[in-house]
Amino acid sequence: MAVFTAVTLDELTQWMEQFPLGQAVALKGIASGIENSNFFLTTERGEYVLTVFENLDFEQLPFYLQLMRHLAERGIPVPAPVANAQGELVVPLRGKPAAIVSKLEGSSQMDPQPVHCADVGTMLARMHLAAADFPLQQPNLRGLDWWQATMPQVLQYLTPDNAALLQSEVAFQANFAAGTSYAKLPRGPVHADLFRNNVMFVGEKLTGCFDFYFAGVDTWLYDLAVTVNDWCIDLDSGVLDVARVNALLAAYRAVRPFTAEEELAWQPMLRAAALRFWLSRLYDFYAPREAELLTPHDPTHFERILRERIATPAPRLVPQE
Ligand SMILES: Nc1ncnc2c1ncn2[C@@H]1O[C@H](COP(=O)(O)OP(=O)(O)OP(=O)(O)O)[C@@H](O)[C@H]1O
Ligand SMILES: N[C@@H](CCO)C(=O)O
Repeated sequence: MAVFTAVTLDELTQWMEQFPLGQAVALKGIASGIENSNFFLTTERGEYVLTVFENLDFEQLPFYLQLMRHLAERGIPVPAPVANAQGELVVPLRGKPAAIVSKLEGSSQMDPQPVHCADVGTMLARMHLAAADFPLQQPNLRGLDWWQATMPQVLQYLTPDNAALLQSEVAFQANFAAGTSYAKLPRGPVHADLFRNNVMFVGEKLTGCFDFYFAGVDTWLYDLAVTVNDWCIDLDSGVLDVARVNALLAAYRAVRPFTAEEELAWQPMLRAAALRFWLSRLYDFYAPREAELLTPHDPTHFERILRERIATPAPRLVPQE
């Protein structure tokens, strides 16, 4: 996990008075997640999640929380942020920004089948369309600029072979992103971290997705590639499972058909999505922050996925007639 900031129920008593949620009656640190301190918060009104943001500042947070509110208002199943008496969604707690959101029902489906992947594809496409008129702007802060700035900080820890892979892939992606068809890819606010552990199911029914704290404006195709690289793979090898890929893509394109440029960009985009998480995991692994409990994610998982996406063509976005 990570509870980087310890918060007690006593401390919350006064703080909670600004929210229309009654008294806090229970608080439990959540032992998963690597970015923020999360707590299940029970109040007289119901079940919520309290998040204390460790790495994000007050300037970035309105984008995430307003986006969640925007999506929730349009029927996308995401946690609804709770405003305080002043209408603020982000409020300081222990000197750090904090927010309360509604708790989703269900649990993560860590062994997804095509039926789950189809639900994820439908939700992702609906989310892209629903976010298209979201008025706030923030780039994907884990995009190409971040890759280029972060790579030099981890190269020294890598084997020569991996250092060469990282350098050549960042160069490949810079070239891809500079191309004319890339510029034509549809874009908008995207989740950018829609992994298995960020979606809830009750049985086969998807009940919602959360963790919007890497959201930003990027191509819709990038978001899809991030999602496929987690939901549709064999976790040991990183190899794509064709039945799950096809289920997710068919459900997505039934809501939002793909453009010709997206079809061409699919293979390089799967590599971009693998690179993003290889690099962030390398960074978290070699430059960890202090935490009461912290389990860094394994970087080699995404190194394998990147090598696999370079070596093996993925199923096409739209099957050939
Ligand atoms: N709105 C919610 N409803 C129900 N459970 C939630 C909600 N938000 C968070 N959780 C629970 O808290 C855990 C950690 O949340 P989250 O993934 O947002 O943390 P994080 O630190 O940003 O993690 P990471 O970025 O590593 O995925 C989740 O795995 C989930 O169990
Ligand atoms: N989903 C990310 C963690 C940050 O949310 C990973 O698996 O590396």
